[in-house]
Amino acid sequence: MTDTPNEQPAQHRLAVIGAGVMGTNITALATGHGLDVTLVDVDEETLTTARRTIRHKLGHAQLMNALPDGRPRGTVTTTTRLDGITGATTVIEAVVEIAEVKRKVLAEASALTAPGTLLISNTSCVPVDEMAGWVVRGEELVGVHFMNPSYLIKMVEVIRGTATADTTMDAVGSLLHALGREALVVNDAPGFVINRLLHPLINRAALLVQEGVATAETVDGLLEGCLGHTTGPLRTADLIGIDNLVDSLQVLHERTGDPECAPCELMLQKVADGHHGRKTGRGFYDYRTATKRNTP
Ligand SMILES: NC(=O)c1ccc[n+]([C@@H]2O[C@H](COP(=O)([O-])OP(=O)(O)OC[C@H]3O[C@@H](n4cnc5c(N)ncnc54)[C@H](O)[C@@H]3O)[C@@H](O)[C@H]2O)c1
Repeated sequence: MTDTPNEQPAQHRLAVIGAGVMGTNITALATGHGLDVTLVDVDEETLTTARRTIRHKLGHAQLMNALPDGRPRGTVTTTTRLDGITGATTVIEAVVEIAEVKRKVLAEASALTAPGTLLISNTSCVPVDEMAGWVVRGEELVGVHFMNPSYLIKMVEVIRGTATADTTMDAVGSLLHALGREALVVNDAPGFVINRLLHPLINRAALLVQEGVATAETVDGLLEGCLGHTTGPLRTADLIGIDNLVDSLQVLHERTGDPECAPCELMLQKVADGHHGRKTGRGFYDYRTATKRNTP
């Protein structure tokens, strides 16, 4: 992967598919760095909420001094039509972590875009080689695991598939440079590095709560106080979204057979109850009465 130091943001036009937790994070990061973004979702109401969320995240990024000085912000265009992506130089897929949904979206997105369009998946766990079989040009596909919040965490995990071309690695390097991100590149595997480690940890932390060994506060307090974890695994789960975690664990479990990746009953119950974490106001913690303190 090579950097292009004098890269101008205007050279990149982004399309982001999926306007949930990560679509809004990535859009805030990109527009905050001067890139224009077309944001696509199947649901108009989600897009209305997303526009508000992106403004809020940009305000938070500004407050945290996480945006480049003096660079005009990019624009955000929202649409429910997937063909809104056609003018983009890079398409970032950030839809739900369900392989069948990703398969359809990636196949359609790759058919709609011209050769030379960088195709990125922000998947948590689906192997890049598996996704390469779904698209028209597997050599232009790469995994970029943006962290949450994307505008605060500089490091990203880049996943190079077997088919990913050198030119694709150069293009993703140029984009990440324009976004002010740093990257570490890993080889392909289910969950890559971060989520092969993090997701079973969160699952095990939830299991300890399920078994009554400790409360969520105590588990997080021990991981923070003794091991230097910044937020604790269960606050992290609430930030990620427990629904997304359960889907991601299932993807991992199906592809690795690792019993540590089978989502525990407590996580499944929280999803069934609609307690998905911060995005629904309740998960392992209750955010409904502490909106300000718990933002973003
Ligand atoms: N949440 C995190 O902290 C986090 C971090 C890194 C990576 N990821 C990954 O990023 C991706 C998105 O996760 P998320 O947490 O934003 O999920 P989310 O559930 O918050 O949002 C997903 C969005 O995709 C939309 N969507 C579903 N089908 C669609 C389609 N066919 N076309 C367009 N939009 C569609 C949904 O309406 C929803 O708005 C997943 O692959 C996830 O594993 C999540």
